[in-house]
Amino acid sequence: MPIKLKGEVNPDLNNERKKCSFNVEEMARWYHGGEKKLAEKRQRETLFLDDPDLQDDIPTSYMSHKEIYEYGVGKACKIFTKIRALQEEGKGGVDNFMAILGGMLGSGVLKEGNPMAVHFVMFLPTILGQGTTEQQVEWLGRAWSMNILGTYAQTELGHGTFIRGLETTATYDPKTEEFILNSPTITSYKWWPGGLGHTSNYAIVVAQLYTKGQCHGIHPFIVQLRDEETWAPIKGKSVEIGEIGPKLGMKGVNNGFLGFDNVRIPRKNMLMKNAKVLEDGTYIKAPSSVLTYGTMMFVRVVIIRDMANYLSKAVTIATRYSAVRRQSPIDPAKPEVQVIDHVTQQYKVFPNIAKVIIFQLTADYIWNLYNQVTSELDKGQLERLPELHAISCCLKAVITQDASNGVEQLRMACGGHGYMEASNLPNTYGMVTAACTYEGENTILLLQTARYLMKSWSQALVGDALVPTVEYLRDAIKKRSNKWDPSITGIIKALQLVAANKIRLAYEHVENRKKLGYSHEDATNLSSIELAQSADAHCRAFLVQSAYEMTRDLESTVSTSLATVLRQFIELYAVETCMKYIGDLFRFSGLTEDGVQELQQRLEDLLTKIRPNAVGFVDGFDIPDKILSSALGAYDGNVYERLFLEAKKSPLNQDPIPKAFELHMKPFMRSNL
Ligand SMILES: CCCCCCCC/C=C\CCCCCCCCCCC/C=C/C(=O)SCCNC(=O)CCNC(=O)[C@H](O)C(C)(C)COP(=O)(O)OP(=O)(O)OC[C@H]1O[C@@H](n2cnc3c(N)ncnc32)[C@H](O)[C@@H]1OP(=O)(O)O
Ligand SMILES: Cc1cc2nc3c(=O)[nH]c(=O)nc-3n(C[C@H](O)[C@H](O)[C@H](O)COP(=O)(O)OP(=O)(O)OC[C@H]3O[C@@H](n4cnc5c(N)ncnc54)[C@H](O)[C@@H]3O)c2cc1C
Repeated sequence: MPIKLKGEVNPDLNNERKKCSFNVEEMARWYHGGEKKLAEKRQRETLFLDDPDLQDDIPTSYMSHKEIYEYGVGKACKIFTKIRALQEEGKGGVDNFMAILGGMLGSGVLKEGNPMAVHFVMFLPTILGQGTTEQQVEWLGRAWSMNILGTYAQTELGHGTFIRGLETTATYDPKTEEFILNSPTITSYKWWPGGLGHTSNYAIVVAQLYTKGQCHGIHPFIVQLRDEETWAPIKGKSVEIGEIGPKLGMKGVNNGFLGFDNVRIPRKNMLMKNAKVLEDGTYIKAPSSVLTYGTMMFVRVVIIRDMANYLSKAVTIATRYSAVRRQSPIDPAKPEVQVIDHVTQQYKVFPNIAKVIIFQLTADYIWNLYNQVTSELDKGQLERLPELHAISCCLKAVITQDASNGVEQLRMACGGHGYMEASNLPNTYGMVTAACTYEGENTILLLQTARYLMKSWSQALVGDALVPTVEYLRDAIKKRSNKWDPSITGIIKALQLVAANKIRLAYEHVENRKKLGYSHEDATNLSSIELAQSADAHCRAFLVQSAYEMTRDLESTVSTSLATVLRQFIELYAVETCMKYIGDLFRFSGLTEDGVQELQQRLEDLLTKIRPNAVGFVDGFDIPDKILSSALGAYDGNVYERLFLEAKKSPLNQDPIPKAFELHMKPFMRSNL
């Protein structure tokens, strides 16, 4: 019997949708920031997803490495042609770029990643954030129109985290008013930049600046890599360039390597908004050396929404599949149930739905804070930079880690079929787990936050004023333990108490070690497990608190039926966080065994309450099938038909007798007859 799509929605999914107690369209409006934004999102999606030129004729899974790249570049050019047209119509806002570059619309039209993404995510923002007005005039127009394509070349084969240890040099020659770029060792080769391999002809290169025989640390330079006409690497052998080879995911991103042999660039190519080199080689310091790190902060901030997007896709796939999949009766006398009725399945899936909401709210919070602080920086006010750095570092670390764990958990929640590329969960995992490493490896970022928390704790100890994100430390100094209060505000206080005590202990252990004669750095390294954990605890308390505060007036903005379900998810997030940190809550918050049993009961009650709304809720994320790209997660729930149709695409299925039979199996199988 030939397998065809039925054209009908799976009856189990139909029933789920009938059970939903709120209006899904209202949820979509709330989640996407209002009616106007939702309409724009849908128009944009139709424009890209219905374009015949942007359809996937062959699944990329069956393509070679080279084909994936060539196909990706072709698609990227088509995508940006459309973006250009939108801009010309005056419809080219930043939202278009956010959508097309990230894990929602972008991943729908280009699953293996976009080899031109770093051009927009880092090359352009670096020129904007670190170039002078003249440099912006010189570069931004051509870069914005994509007449040149750039990347961000910071990481080297030997150094990614410790960027003060980068080895690429840019030595100023006052005679010619040029910088000479060199890669003195194998470890100094740039390694990793997205699109560097074959897709960019310019790069922001981060290199150690030498002038008048002195090193002034790392600075950004615009360097041409390839001829604009021929695309040949410039000046024969002086630039060595290529791509680094296959990776776990992001297979189409064309990450590259790059080495310099006495490559000369004009003085004006050093980005000089902050630090400067004058014609005679005189170096003028930046108001703060960390301003060079600004692009990384920008990307850490935008990654948060990207993670919410990827997780929303994974959880939509797993929720719909869990409603369609029937396996094992609960009552042996009755038929097999939908797997979503097994409570352990609910526990795998629903907390991940909750995380999407929390991450989305956090993305709004951090984006607003980022914009406020950067507008202050433009006025020379640097006071709030450390707080933004501290909170964006831990949010990036915790949210990428949770999203990555979440996608993997959801893949497993789909059983064997989740392991198929046709589920789109393996590819999604490849994209998400990369974010745990890029833009600052997660442990390193937690330690950056911890560094700030140690300072904040010492300020709290002497009664100094504290910024809002660490204000809770003041109360914790006065009160080291609490009476357990199970309300949401009580949970927030308890999580803050856990964070404050972990910060206190880490601080005390660093100080004790110093008293034993260790240097500050050694004492910090010896205490670094506790330091990283204190940053994690701080972040988790922050996530619950900010979600609670950002939804304080929920009832006045949405219907009671929607507010009720949203509150259930926020409460589930808070309760699940408590269950994960139960040991810490016992240690520091006055939680008792009775309290734990109450939390367990509450968790189970919440799963039961959420159960009838789960499918409706993920429908409210409003993700088109073409973006989900999943046989398991399509809106109609025709899972088995889609899995079959995908399997039929395998090149091995195009011929009933494989070549390998004549070539290898037949001679082998008959050789011992
Ligand atoms: C016009 C354009 C419009 C287009 C619109 C585009 C919109 C696109 C939007 C969305 C798109 C969707 C999202 C897509 C996202 C996916 C894209 C994928 C691309 C990924 C590409 C990946 C790129 C990379 O990975 S680039 C390389 C990143 N590398 C790192 O992150 C390295 C990590 N290491 C470090 O950051 C540092 O070395 C360090 C911080 C760990 C240590 O530095 P060090 O100098 O040694 O510092 P330390 O001594 O510890 O501290 C010194 C003081 O500096 C403070 N500090 C450190 N960093 C910062 C900072 N960034 N900002 C502020 N302050 C900082 C630190 O706290 C210390 O302060 P203190 O007071 O002395 O304690
Ligand atoms: C998909 C992808 C895309 C990327 N794109 C770009 C790009 O466009 N441009 C670019 O410049 N770079 C890019 N990178 C590089 C990326 O930024 C680095 O890989 C990242 O910053 C981590 O650095 P590393 O690889 O040197 O890891 P390492 O620092 O070598 O980390 C290895 C281990 O050492 C630990 N470690 C290191 N230092 C410390 C410390 N001080 N304390 C405690 N533990 C420590 C880490 O926690 C980790 O466990 C990309 C990477 C990936 C995976």
